[in-house]
Amino acid sequence: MMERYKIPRTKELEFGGPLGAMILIFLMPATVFYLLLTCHTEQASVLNFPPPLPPLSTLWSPHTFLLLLAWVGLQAALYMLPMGKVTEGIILRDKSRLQYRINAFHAMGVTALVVGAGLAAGLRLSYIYDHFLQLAFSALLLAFGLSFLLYFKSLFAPDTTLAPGGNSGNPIYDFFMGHELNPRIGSFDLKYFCELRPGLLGWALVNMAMLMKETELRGSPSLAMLLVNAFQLLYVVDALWNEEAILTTMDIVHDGFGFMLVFGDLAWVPFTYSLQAYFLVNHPQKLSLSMAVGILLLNGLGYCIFRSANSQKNTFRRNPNDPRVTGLKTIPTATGRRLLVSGWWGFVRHPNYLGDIIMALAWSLPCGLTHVLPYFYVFYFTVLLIHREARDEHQCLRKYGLAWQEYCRRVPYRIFPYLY
Ligand SMILES: NC(=O)C1=CN([C@@H]2O[C@H](COP(=O)(O)OP(=O)(O)OC[C@H]3O[C@@H](n4cnc5c(N)ncnc54)[C@H](OP(=O)(O)O)[C@@H]3O)[C@@H](O)[C@H]2O)C=CC1
Ligand SMILES: CC(C)CCC[C@@H](C)[C@H]1CC=C2C3=C(CC[C@@]21C)[C@@]1(C)CC[C@H](O)C[C@@H]1CC3
Repeated sequence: MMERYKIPRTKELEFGGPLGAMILIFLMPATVFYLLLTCHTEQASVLNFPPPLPPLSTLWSPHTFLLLLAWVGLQAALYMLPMGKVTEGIILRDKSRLQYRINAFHAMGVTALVVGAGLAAGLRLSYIYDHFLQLAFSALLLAFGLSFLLYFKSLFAPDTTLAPGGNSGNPIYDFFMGHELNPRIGSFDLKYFCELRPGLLGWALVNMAMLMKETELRGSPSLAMLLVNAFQLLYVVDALWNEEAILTTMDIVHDGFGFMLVFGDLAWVPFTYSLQAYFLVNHPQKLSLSMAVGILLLNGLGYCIFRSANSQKNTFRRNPNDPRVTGLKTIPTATGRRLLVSGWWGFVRHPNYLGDIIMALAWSLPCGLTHVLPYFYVFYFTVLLIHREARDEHQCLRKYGLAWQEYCRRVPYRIFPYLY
């Protein structure tokens, strides 16, 4: 009976297979340190390669490592608190459904109170700026440690609980992609927890620390720093408010919890997504009011597209008869589900990615046009989303077959209208 539910071997390997995975395991941490070290130099020039390297011994600090553990521990404790509703994830291969507690928004509120109380008691958030490299190194160690534990745990997991994308049989590939789909300790879901909480909230906290540092250095925060903080905080709050939507993403449904997501969640997001704010501390930018208004409008445009496209699809998936989506045209598929072919999803095949990329640009523009470094996020993110779009198309073609081909015929552009 269980044989029927066994996860088949992963045949189509992504990221260049085991060799690509091996390269990425080194390249991802190296990129974080390259960006942070370059950003700390006076020129912040991407051509200054390699940037001055600090002795390895200065990167390790037991104090910052304990602080990082305390941060993750606080988020874990908040995740376990019985606040917020409990919901079910998608139907798994063995027809079961896992339960998830939806309380990330509550966790954010409590975290804000804790940080606020700390500030009132004289806590210097700029400590994060002063120990940024050590914190990034601690996050790297934590990510490696957790990934090894997860891989070890997955070796004892039942065959039915493995990840469709990380069951190749090659240890390096499976370590990178994640061998187990939803690793849990009791009801504590490690992937779901890491995807939104320590990293995303950590990113907002790092940004705030950069703002505090700038205030300490120059007496008040700059307009550019305020914009970067406000835009990215909106993005984090939005993700936490819409926590339930994460349950249908390919990260939760398809990918295992391995080095890629562990490192992505715990180190990549908080330490590279905050690069613009880190850059602004040492490289202040003058922003005219008209420029600021233009950037504000650009971020508003990106956010409107991102949010309304995501909401349109989520509403339609939850209830196709919801009056907000009943006027939209659809294509039937053999699975019984329909595909939207008008509204945002008739404009391009991934309108939410388009909005996200527009926002990415608005987050970098406050850093001026003199440096390439703060635009790293725009380049990386465009590549990430183009790759992600291709992965999603591949899975949709498998899921919906001819109906997906018809959708692609009727909506020919993937992300950028008339371009791509
Ligand atoms: N900041 C960051 O680092 C990142 C941000 N993101 C953002 O997260 C959000 C979620 O992205 P992601 O998880 O990649 O995927 P999407 O939210 O784009 O979901 C893709 C799925 O939507 C469904 N779908 C596709 N086309 C249609 C259609 N025409 N009608 C109805 N349903 C359709 C399909 O699933 P099904 O049919 O099974 O419902 C498909 O698999 C996005 O806004 C993205 O920009 C993502 C990655 C990184
Ligand atoms: C650099 C690596 C090769 C890949 C790392 C990928 C991760 C950083 C991202 C994979 C999917 C993500 C999502 C988000 C954050 C980044 C990661 C973890 C969101 C939570 C961001 C907020 C959005 O509203 C939802 C996103 C879901 C996917």
